[in-house]
Amino acid sequence: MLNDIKEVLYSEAYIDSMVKRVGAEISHDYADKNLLLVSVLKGSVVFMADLMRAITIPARIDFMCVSSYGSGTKTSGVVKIIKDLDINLKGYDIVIVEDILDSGKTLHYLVNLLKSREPNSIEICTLFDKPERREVEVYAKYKGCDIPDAFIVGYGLDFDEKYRNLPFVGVLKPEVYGEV
Ligand SMILES: O=P(O)(O)OC[C@H]1O[C@H](OP(=O)(O)OP(=O)(O)O)[C@H](O)[C@@H]1O
Ligand SMILES: Nc1nc2[nH]cnc2c(=O)[nH]1
Ligand SMILES: [Mg+2]
Repeated sequence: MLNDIKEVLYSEAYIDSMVKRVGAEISHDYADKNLLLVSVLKGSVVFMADLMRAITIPARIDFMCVSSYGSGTKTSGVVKIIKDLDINLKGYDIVIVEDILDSGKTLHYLVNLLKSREPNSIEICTLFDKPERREVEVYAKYKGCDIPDAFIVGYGLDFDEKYRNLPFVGVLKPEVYGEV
């Protein structure tokens, strides 16, 4: 697996510092609210696990599983719901937890869907953002960092369902992307 990595872009230590900062921001802003963290699987699994432990105020959690990339590096544009939430959103202040904001299609779709369920409020928290790639408008109030236009893997992010378990984030050698 490590042989497939061309370059490490974000180290474990750097990711940890971003997660702690974002966790502190959410803890500050939601101290007197009814926080529900909604993790968008599978990509956000690692970020969610770390972020929820960096949040120091009471928080509930729930999970959705959606997919639009399949096995490649291009969005299909169609967001498929694989597992919906279990919790009724009325009365909650939702923070959607995502690993990456790219074309924006996944979060645009999810924000509209969850808004229709009438929560108190809804905001987005994403670890990575590629603003240059945006196709539909999405606003993320909480963000780890902006990144250049490259297909990244690790820390939950996959290529063809692999590399999610890398503890850092990097880019693969071009010949690996070429295989699918
Ligand atoms: O802004 P977008 O262009 O919509 O891309 C972002 C989405 O793409 C990835 O999910 P993917 O569909 O690959 O599913 P996964 O989380 O299971 O990897 C990622 O986890 C985001 O949810
Ligand atoms: N693994 C991965 N999934 C994505 N989905 C949208 N953008 C990306 C990306 O850069 N990497
Ligand atoms: Mg994916």
